[in-house]
Amino acid sequence: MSASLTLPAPAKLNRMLHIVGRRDDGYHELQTLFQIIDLSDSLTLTLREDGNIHLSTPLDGVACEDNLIVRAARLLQRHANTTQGATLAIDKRLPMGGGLGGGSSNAATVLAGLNKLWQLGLSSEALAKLGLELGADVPVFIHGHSAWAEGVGEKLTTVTLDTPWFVIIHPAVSVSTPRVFQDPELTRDSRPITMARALQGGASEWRNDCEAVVKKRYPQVAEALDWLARYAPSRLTGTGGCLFATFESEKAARTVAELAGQRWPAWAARGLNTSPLQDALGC
Ligand SMILES: C[C@](O)(CO)[C@H](O)COP(=O)(O)OP(=O)(O)OC[C@H]1O[C@@H](n2ccc(N)nc2=O)[C@H](O)[C@@H]1O
Ligand SMILES: Nc1ncnc2c1ncn2[C@@H]1O[C@H](COP(=O)(O)OP(=O)(O)OP(=O)(O)O)[C@@H](O)[C@H]1O
Repeated sequence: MSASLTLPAPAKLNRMLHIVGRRDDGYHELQTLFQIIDLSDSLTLTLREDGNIHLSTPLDGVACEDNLIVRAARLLQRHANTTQGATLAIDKRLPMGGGLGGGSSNAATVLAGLNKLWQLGLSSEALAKLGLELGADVPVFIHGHSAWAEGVGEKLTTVTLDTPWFVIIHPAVSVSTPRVFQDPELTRDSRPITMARALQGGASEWRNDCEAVVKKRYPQVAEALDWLARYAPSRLTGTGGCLFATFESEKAARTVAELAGQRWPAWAARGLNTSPLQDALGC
């Protein structure tokens, strides 16, 4: 076993997202189609014998103890009751708080990577359950495949989706996930549908129930969405503020990403069905 692992932590898109209810604890019941894309942070995990968890690349605006990378490592260390430690380093490329799930993905990569480095032998189910304590999107990144999700996003069924090219824009505004979910104008009563129905309907029928409220509260998101929708069908991912448009060809996506890049941070990325994390871990 090598004493160091370098692993990707990819982003996700919510190809559709319906809010079908609200639980007693305030969390919302969702129905969503998750797709992982080939846009990733990169994490390097190095074994330490002294038991310390050390983040060598702090993120601007996030205290180390709050960083999901450190929290995931400590949670696993406690859960497995191990005396092994790790030095953690991240090359951060995904925008934070944009609905691309970067923080949850970082946590999932740390859980899966340290499970291997520390030779703990925990199952994916155990890691996903542990990860859910850190964020609603951690389980799908552990699962590592396109998925239909229910509950708060943790009840996952593997699906195979089309793998188009996307243009992703991050409007220059930070959208607060709790604020969106607390908004009095958010609709929470979409009729539950079956997975088969969601898949049959296809992209032309998909929508994100957070989009209307986010557009209203964050005019910068509305402006970027109107701009992007001139080129291709476009939607909000998660609670935003990132937006994505769907293209059949890489060339068209790269052309629009370059144009968008003159106004906002923007990327062209391909939809995947298997996570590069699973490929890297060889499972
Ligand atoms: C909306 C999604 O982006 C869909 O992928 C995610 O479910 C959000 O996941 P996340 O950012 O990891 O969210 P968390 O850190 O778990 O929750 C942030 C806050 O959002 C609200 N929240 C989140 C998820 C959910 N299903 N219902 C909620 O009401 C809760 O107030 C929670 O305190
Ligand atoms: N390693 C991390 N990477 C990104 N954000 C982190 C990290 N650790 C803590 N955070 C905090 O978590 C917040 C949400 O981060 P994240 O990038 O997961 O949001 P998101 O893309 O909106 O995710 P979601 O789609 O799950 O709502 C950030 O604003 C930041 O303060």
